[in-house]
Amino acid sequence: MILKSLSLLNYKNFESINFEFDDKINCLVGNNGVGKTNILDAIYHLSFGKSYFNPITSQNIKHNTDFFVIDGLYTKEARDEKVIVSAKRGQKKVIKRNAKIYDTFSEHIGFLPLVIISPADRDLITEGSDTRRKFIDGVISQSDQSYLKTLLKYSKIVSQRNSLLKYFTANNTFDPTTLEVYNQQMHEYGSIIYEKRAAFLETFIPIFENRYQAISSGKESVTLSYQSKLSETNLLTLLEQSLSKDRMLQYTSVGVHKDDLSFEIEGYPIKKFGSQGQQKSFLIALKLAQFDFIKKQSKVNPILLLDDIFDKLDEKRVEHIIKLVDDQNFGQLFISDTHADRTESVVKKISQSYKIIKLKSNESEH
Ligand SMILES: Nc1ncnc2c1ncn2[C@@H]1O[C@H](COP(=O)(O)OP(=O)(O)OP(=O)(O)O)[C@@H](O)[C@H]1O
Repeated sequence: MILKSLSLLNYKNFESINFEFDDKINCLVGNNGVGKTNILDAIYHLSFGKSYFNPITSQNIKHNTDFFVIDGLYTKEARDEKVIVSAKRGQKKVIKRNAKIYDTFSEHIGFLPLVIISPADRDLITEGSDTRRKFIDGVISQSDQSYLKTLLKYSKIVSQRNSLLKYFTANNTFDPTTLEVYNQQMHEYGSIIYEKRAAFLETFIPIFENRYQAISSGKESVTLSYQSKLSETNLLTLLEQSLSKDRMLQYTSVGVHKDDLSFEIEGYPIKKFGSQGQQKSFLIALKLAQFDFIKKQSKVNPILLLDDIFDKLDEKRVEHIIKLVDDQNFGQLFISDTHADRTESVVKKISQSYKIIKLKSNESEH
């Protein structure tokens, strides 16, 4: 799958701009703030219907304008595919594929497989469990549409159950029958989500460990493991056990919306005990494993976006990653960097075609 061209209208700092891309490597170079990351984000938007960096749609529209349009032309399995994402202030975002509007975004997820490696990934280590759940859910969703639908149904039930708990307190009342209906539904969807996450991680963890060993030259051992209360007790029992706590808190304190991943190095949490370099390698391994997994499931080479990669890694490690394009392993690669020379010297070393796209600060106004 190849992104042939991209047009942006009023997307973040770009007023109107068009790009033609190389089938293999594209290097977006220019000074800080010229919009390199914004271009990667626009490509991300075409795959996921949302920004990787800023989930608030209106903030992705260029200041003082009313709408944005991201228009991408792909070839996938020898067919042209035109995907357009557009948003108008105050209106629902629209995703079109070959002029047909999607009824639900979830139908589109997974159609244009993509993996992004960005400095923002550090949130996976430093932030709360929701960041890690989003990561697992994102990877599974790219190859399993029913998973995303189950997840949406589950979240809806949890928020309805939370509203009910609040209602009980506000009205000094309690109705076990209605609560039981929600418990049953949470149990039904939650169990499916738990099983799918557990099955996914069973495949994913060895891929991740291999990737880490390759990046760090096998120096230390790292582990990734799934933390879920559902591994010991079923959700219905957990909900019953936590009833008085939930009534007091007025929200649902158990379920797959509390699952987490634990990241360890030599048996200790990487957040506290990993060096910066080890944390960076851990994140890269995680993303490359995501790449391997999606490729295996979808049978196409995902697009790989490397945002500000030199900020994350030394030149040797960047070379290690970029060389992977040579293995026929990778499809199309987009790299952003402030230094054209540094990027070119790395991509020159491999035998694939490449294009250097130089961005200037006034480019966005064209
Ligand atoms: N909604 C918006 N409207 C106008 N400009 C925006 C909007 N959102 C972001 N920007 C601008 O986009 C620019 C940042 O672009 P981007 O992050 O892509 O830069 P970059 O080239 O990747 O920079 P760096 O090398 O520092 O990472 C900033 O100048 C910011 O003000």
